[in-house]
Amino acid sequence: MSAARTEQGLRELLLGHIRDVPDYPKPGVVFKDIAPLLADAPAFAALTDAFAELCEHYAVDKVMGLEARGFILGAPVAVRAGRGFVPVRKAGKLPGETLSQAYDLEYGSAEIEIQADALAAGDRVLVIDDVLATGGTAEASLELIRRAGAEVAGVAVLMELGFLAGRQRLERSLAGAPLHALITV
Ligand SMILES: O=P(O)(O)OC[C@H]1O[C@H](OP(=O)(O)OP(=O)(O)O)[C@H](O)[C@@H]1O
Ligand SMILES: Nc1ncnc2[nH]cnc12
Repeated sequence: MSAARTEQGLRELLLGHIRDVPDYPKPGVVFKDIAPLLADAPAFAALTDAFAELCEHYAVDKVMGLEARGFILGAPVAVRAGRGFVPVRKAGKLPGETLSQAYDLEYGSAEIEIQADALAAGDRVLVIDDVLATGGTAEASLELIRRAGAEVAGVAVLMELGFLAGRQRLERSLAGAPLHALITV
């Protein structure tokens, strides 16, 4: 993080640009909408910089973004950090041989995939997403990294929904790798 911005200052900047949308996409879910943050250049740049610093700190080879919001955040981080980007897509969207993993969501279930040759053996991979909720998506992505013969460098999310206990769910799959959340609610 740049010396000019404290961790608390960064948190406040980011939190001030995330909107709560009650009962979306299902009754009872409070959706964390990052659109205002994406539309604000200083806030988006501060987020990108904070994640890019993690790439240096953890000697990351590849940035992995989880469809769809993880693409929006992960791709500029990869460019900023000078690393390659690997998209994790919902099933059925990637050509060629793929590795697939099914998982449960806060509001449904899904299956994600990477291309079988997306990662080289030993690549250190940082997973980036907007929200960690139940941890199902992140857990499935860690499984894909290991099945591809690569290493988990860590998981970085903008916002962790602490009450859904994703961190606890991920503990075993992280196997000591860090989980960074810029904001926890
Ligand atoms: O921790 P979990 O319970 O797995 O939930 C977190 C995931 O849910 C959301 O994605 P979603 O599948 O809604 O897709 P989207 O980004 O395409 O809207 C979010 O962007 C994370 O990827
Ligand atoms: N409450 C929520 N807001 C935004 N994205 C989510 N992904 C899973 N739960 C979510």
